[in-house]
Amino acid sequence: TGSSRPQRLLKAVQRNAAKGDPQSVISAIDYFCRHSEWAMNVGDEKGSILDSVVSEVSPTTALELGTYCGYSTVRIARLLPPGASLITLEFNPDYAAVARQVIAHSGLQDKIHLVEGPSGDSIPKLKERFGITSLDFVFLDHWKDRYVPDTKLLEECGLLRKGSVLLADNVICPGAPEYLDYVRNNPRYESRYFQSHLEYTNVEDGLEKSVFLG
Ligand SMILES: O=C(NC/C=C/[C@H]1O[C@@H](n2cnc3c(NCCO)ncnc32)[C@H](O)[C@@H]1O)c1cc(-c2ccc(F)cc2)cc(O)c1O
Ligand SMILES: [Mg+2]
Repeated sequence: TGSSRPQRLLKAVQRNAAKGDPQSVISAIDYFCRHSEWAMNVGDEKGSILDSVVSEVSPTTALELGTYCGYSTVRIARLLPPGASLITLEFNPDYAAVARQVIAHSGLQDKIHLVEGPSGDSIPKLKERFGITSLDFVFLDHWKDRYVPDTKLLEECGLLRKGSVLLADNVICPGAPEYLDYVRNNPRYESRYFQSHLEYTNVEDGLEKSVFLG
């Protein structure tokens, strides 16, 4: 049988990006998605907003929900301060396998822990497994109907502290209405919407940044 889109995306990275150069991996994926096959990476326009929030937070410990091919994983990890790390959760083994190779090509593997399995199982184990007390930054980009339950789980597991920043992709397209309702009408969060466009298109989409107030 033929290759999958993630496998073709990986080939494009291996052909066109310089090994050990995260920016060239990002550019190779964006080029592939604009000129060959659209894929659900956060992309370059929303990616610039992601970059600015990560740079502002400068997290010691960051979490990503939904690795997919590792595009935003590389975007985040390339901006982490020395000694900081990114934990990324992915439950599809085929996507995880592609992501590991994309991450390896970028040279950022020492800053990234890719955990295979559903977030509902992995989140409760993060503290003991990685010796962390709390998360400074969380990027939500997995199934949109899981944003609320997983945010509640992060709270229940004591993984959020005063000032923890959540950044959610796709709050307009495909949309995460329950999540917007949850963070915007909850006194424990201070939320702000960053308007942008769906990756590689001119369809409206955006990111919601929510600071946990403790
Ligand atoms: O659907 C979108 N993203 C989903 C991401 C899923 C990835 O995350 C993984 N994943 C999912 N749930 C979990 C989980 N836990 C939950 C289950 O236990 N635990 C661990 N990993 C999980 C999947 O295996 C994938 O790797 C999307 C769509 C469009 C889109 C817009 C317009 C269109 F026309 C078409 C598409 C644009 C976007 O930017 C998008 O992010
Ligand atoms: Mg997305």
